[in-house]
Amino acid sequence: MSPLDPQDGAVNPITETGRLAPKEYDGVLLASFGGPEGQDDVIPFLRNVTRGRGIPDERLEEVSHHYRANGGISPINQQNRELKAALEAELAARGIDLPVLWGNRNWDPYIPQTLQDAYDAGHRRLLMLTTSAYSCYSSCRQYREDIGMALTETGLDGRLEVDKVRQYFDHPGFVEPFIEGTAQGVADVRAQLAAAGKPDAPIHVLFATHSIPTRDAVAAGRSEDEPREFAEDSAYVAQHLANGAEIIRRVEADSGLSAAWSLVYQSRSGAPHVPWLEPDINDAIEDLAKQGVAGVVIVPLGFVSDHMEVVWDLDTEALQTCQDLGLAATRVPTPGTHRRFVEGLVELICERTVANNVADRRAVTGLGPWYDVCRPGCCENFRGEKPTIAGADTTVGQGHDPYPAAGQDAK
Ligand SMILES: CC1=C(CCC(=O)O)c2cc3nc(cc4[nH]c(cc5[nH]c(cc1n2)c(C)c5CCC(=O)O)c(CCC(=O)O)c4C)C(CCC(=O)O)=C3C
Ligand SMILES: [Fe+2]
Repeated sequence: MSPLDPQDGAVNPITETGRLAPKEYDGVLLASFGGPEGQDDVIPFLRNVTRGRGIPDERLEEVSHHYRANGGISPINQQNRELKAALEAELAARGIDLPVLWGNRNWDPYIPQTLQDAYDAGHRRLLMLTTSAYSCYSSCRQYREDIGMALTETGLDGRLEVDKVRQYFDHPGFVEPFIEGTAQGVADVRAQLAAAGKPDAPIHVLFATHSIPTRDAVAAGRSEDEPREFAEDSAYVAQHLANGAEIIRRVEADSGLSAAWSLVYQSRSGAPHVPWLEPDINDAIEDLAKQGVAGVVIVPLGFVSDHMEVVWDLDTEALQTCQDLGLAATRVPTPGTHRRFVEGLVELICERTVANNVADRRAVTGLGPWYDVCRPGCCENFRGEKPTIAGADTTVGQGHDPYPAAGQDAK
């Protein structure tokens, strides 16, 4: 009996490969972070992001400067509208009849409203795709909680089923745009140095991602029932390191250009005594300059689109650090609506659907393909348990059955 046979409801459909049997969905939910769209939105948005932590508005005003400087507008919502349109076009081109609905954690359209509207329009089983590729609390479990809480709060638990696409950090659709961008970035920095009369000066590729508390880094992607060992004791770090190594390998193989590289972190927040992942990108750039590196290629490996964390923390701050130190530099694009990325997301949807099913779960690193269903303890929330979907420790949304029978009708 094949665990992938949708009729095979008697067998736990999760294999050792972490695959869940395909199901019939009636919509795709594009879930994202959300961002403000005007000066009046900034503080209400930041209150949403920091909800439950009692941070006074005066403190929120201090962290709002990058939004304020951009007219109170985050680029992320427009980027998600464009991604939604690109997904709809790619689904239509393949003859796949799945509408794409959009909901955010922190701004309108909010996830609970999107789920209520979906239910009212007749949807009963959605497949969620998030704008976060790696394993960590904010990119994995927090989305599972967003849905868990929304189903509870709307009373739709047991009436609307929502599953989640696997973390896709090492899907070729996510990685290939970075390979292309890194190759161009290396060539660009080499050209800048050649024009400055330093054609052979050393350059360095900095893969940048969001810093997170080290406690969250250790819990990221954890599997209590089948513990795995990861580089730096963290699936979050290991996933980025594996991608970085693969990107460099491909750039060298394709172009013959070679470069030293490292993984660095950005956008740290929170109390100074709490340890977060290091080094900060700006400290790393200073160290590289001291070591005689003449140019850096900044690759925003942790991010899906050129949102505020990219355009502010990298383009405004890190590129300024490079300029202050006299380093040649460039920042590589994020996948955004790159054709390969959009195709890859549709392929990830097709891994999970009966119609147009894709059996091959592609992954370019040895760490993946990641689990369709999070293992117990994955990306633990140290701030207190909340209802979740799409995990072996699921508490709502799938009839309280952690391993829903394949082909089961939730209607
Ligand atoms: C891992 C990760 C990603 C990448 C994965 C993913 O993409 O999901 C990410 C993305 C994003 N983070 C974003 C914005 C913010 N993140 C904050 C705060 C935090 N992020 C954290 C982690 C992450 N964050 C953490 C551990 C905190 C502190 C604790 C907390 O607050 O949970 C704060 C609060 C203020 C501050 O502390 O600076 C803001 C405003 C935006 C929107 C950008 C825009 O508007 O264009 C996006 C895409
Ligand atoms: Fe997780």
